[in-house]
Amino acid sequence: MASAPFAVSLIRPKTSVPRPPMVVLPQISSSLKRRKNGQLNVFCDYSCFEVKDLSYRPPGTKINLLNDLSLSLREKSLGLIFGRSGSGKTTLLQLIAGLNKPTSGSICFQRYGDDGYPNKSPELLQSERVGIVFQFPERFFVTENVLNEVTFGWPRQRGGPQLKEVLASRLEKAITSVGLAGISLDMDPHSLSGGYKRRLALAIQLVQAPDLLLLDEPLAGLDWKARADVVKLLRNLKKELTLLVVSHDLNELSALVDQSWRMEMGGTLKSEPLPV
Ligand SMILES: Nc1ncnc2c1ncn2[C@@H]1O[C@H](COP(=O)(O)OP(=O)(O)OP(=O)(O)O)[C@@H](O)[C@H]1O
Repeated sequence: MASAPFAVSLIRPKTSVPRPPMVVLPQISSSLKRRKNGQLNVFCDYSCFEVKDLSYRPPGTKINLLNDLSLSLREKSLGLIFGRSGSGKTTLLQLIAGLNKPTSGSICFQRYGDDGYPNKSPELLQSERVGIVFQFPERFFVTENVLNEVTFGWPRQRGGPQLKEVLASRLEKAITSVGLAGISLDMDPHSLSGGYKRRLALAIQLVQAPDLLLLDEPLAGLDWKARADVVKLLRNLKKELTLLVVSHDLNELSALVDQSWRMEMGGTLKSEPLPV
């Protein structure tokens, strides 16, 4: 048995008492408008993740790695940044994840009304709302079993039953959504196949319930089967959250991409269709 936090006993569903289906109310407001032919259309507010005029110069250096770049990505869509090695793609992801501070510019969520205009002040992005899966994430696994890896950093003693239930339900959802429900949580993460290691890396982030997930080269180093599995997984994740991906694997990801940008040497970004 894993030397695990409290959540382990809660993650299996209690099947004996049938529960009514949970109703999840969308965090959006909608309005009805009548078209000329008399049909009613539903228009909804929506939210975009936005980077505005962002520049970054590492402390103690004289050259900007990123220069005045901006992007806007609608919620529940997938944006892909491509470009030459060393152009600054990973640096940008690290800033968005809150691992470094931009020299200038802002990173926020902006809500828009059905007329396409902002209808609220932008909300600065809190790092708790962002997950990041680094390139070769399996190199950062630090514990001896899958359960501990996913719940690493969770409160071990404090927290009442309510918090425990929330965490347990997040754990179950994360494990299930990446297709790890069939494996033992006692397994050593390092013994998993390449594709399953990537699934675990995704689950580690999903368990924090982020709104935005950043992925740096999610297909790198995987065989064709694992790559296809990860692409399928990303397709499903896009239904639930916003994904910003940095990758050189443009062909395999192209079917999923809603928006793309080329990062130029010198750290500038321009909106551009994928060259595939
Ligand atoms: N703290 C720092 N100080 C100085 N230079 C840095 C610092 N961090 C990164 N760099 C440089 O910034 C450039 C951009 O690096 P980055 O890893 O963001 O590029 P990338 O586009 O992600 O490349 P790749 O596709 O190879 O992963 C590189 O030349 C890197 O050496």
